[in-house]
Amino acid sequence: MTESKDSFLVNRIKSVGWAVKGAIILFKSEASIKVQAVIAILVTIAGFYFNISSTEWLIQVAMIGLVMSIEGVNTAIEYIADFIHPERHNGIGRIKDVAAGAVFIASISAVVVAIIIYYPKIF
Ligand SMILES: Nc1ncnc2c1ncn2[C@@H]1O[C@H](COP(=O)(O)OP(=O)(O)OP(=O)(O)O)[C@@H](O)[C@H]1O
Repeated sequence: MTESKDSFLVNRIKSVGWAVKGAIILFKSEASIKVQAVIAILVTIAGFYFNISSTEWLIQVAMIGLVMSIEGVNTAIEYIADFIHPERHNGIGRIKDVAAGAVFIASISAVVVAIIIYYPKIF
C-alpha cells in the first residue's frame, strides 16, 4: 500500500477512475463480455416489452450484474495466470478452468431466472 497525500475524497474519485478504466479494458479485450452485454440489452428490452414487475426487474438486473462482474473477475484471474506463468502448465489450466466454471454457474442461474420470468409471458 502506498501513502497518498490526497484527501480521502480525491482518493475515492481516483479509485472510481481506475475502476472505469478497468471496465473499459474488459469491454475492449474480452469477446465474452461483449456477448453478455448484448444479451443484457436484449433482456432489458424484453423487460420493457413484457412489462415485468419491480421484483422481476430487481432479480434481472442483479443477474446481469452477477454474470458480468464474475466475467470480469475471471478475466483478471486469466491475466494473473498468464503474467505469473506464461508457459503452459496443468496448474494454470486448472486455475483458468475453475474461474471459467464460476462464470458458467452464474450464467446457468441467469438462464433459469430468464426462463422463470419470461416462459409464462411468452407461452
Ligand atoms: N497456460 C496454460 N496452461 C494450461 N492450460 C491452459 C493455459 N492457458 C489456457 N489453458 C486452457 O485453455 C482454456 C482457455 O484458456 P484461455 O486463456 O484461452 O481462456 P479463454 O477461453 O480465451 O477465456 P475467455 O473465454 O474468458 O476469453 C483454459 O480454461 C485452460 O483449460
